[in-house]
Amino acid sequence: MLRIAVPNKGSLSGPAAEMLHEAGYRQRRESKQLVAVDEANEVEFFYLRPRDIAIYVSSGKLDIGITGRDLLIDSGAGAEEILPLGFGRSTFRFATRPGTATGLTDFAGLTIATSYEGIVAKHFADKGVDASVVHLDGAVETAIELGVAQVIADVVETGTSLRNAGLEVIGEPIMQSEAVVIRGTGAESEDPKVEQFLRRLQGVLVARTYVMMDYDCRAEHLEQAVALTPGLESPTISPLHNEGWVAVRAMVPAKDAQRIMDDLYRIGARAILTTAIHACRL
Ligand SMILES: Nc1ncnc2c1ncn2[C@@H]1O[C@H](COP(=O)(O)OP(=O)(O)OP(=O)(O)O)[C@@H](O)[C@H]1O
Ligand SMILES: O=P(O)(O)OC[C@H]1O[C@H](OP(=O)(O)OP(=O)(O)O)[C@H](O)[C@@H]1O
Ligand SMILES: [Mg+2]
Repeated sequence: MLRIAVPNKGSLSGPAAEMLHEAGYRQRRESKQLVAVDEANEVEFFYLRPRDIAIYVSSGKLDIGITGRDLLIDSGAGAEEILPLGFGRSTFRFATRPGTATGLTDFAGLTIATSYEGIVAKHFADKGVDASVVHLDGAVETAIELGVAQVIADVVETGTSLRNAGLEVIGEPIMQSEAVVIRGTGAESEDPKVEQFLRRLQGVLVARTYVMMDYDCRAEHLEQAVALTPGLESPTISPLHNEGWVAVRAMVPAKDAQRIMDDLYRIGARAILTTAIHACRL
């Protein structure tokens, strides 16, 4: 059985379960359940705190896990990212009250509050900054108002929490994060069970980002049309009963579909259809 760690709570938990469900895996029935076995797919899911997942995976007791890139780096555990998953996106940034500091060079002698001490310590070591760090479990924005710190380093998604606390970001983002699949450093790189799991998740990612496009066009416009819809490898071209016409089928990025349909129409393509892709293996 493949043993996989999945976030049990927080921002990553819902989207991770949804992606696994879309990939055909049976998920837990209720949020208190800590282990779920999918016999048919020979996978055992362990629902763990996202912050702990890299530690379990690096120990080798679990084969792979889903966690945030920032949490993986913060843990300092011996695990590596093998597939980005496109959800749970955030940036990790410093913030202060306006006027406190304009960049890292002003941090000497200040205290920085964060729940991600590992990331901050590594960043300070890389940049040669000498400032003290205080660890807080959450709601770090309040640390400034209560005088525990003058600067915070935290996850920023929409920026609402910072605005509400009267804080502004300073300096460049320390990192960009998203949910990722991780495995232990030095784990066997071509485990067929892991490869199959990754192919399923990649299938979900493709199904989420591409649509299938079908249309008819005159043979003399085919080269122009194919330039607009090159597909992933190459489009399928079939003859039509009407002489001089062909049918074309290709995958296109969902975000570009409407523009491509306009462009195809302009060069004379007709009966242009897009359909959702439910699952795929590339
Ligand atoms: N708005 C957000 N707040 C916190 N983490 C977020 C947000 N958006 C994405 N993430 C990502 O989620 C992961 C943090 O998840 P975690 O469950 O530890 O904290 P959380 O979502 O704030 O939940 P809680 O505070 O209830 O423990 C990180 O990888 C982080 O980058
Ligand atoms: O940019 P935003 O969209 O506002 O999101 C970022 C905020 O969300 C998280 O806090 P959460 O609500 O999880 O509380 P916590 O700090 O106690 O973890 C995070 O720690 C930031 O405070
Ligand atoms: Mg939180």
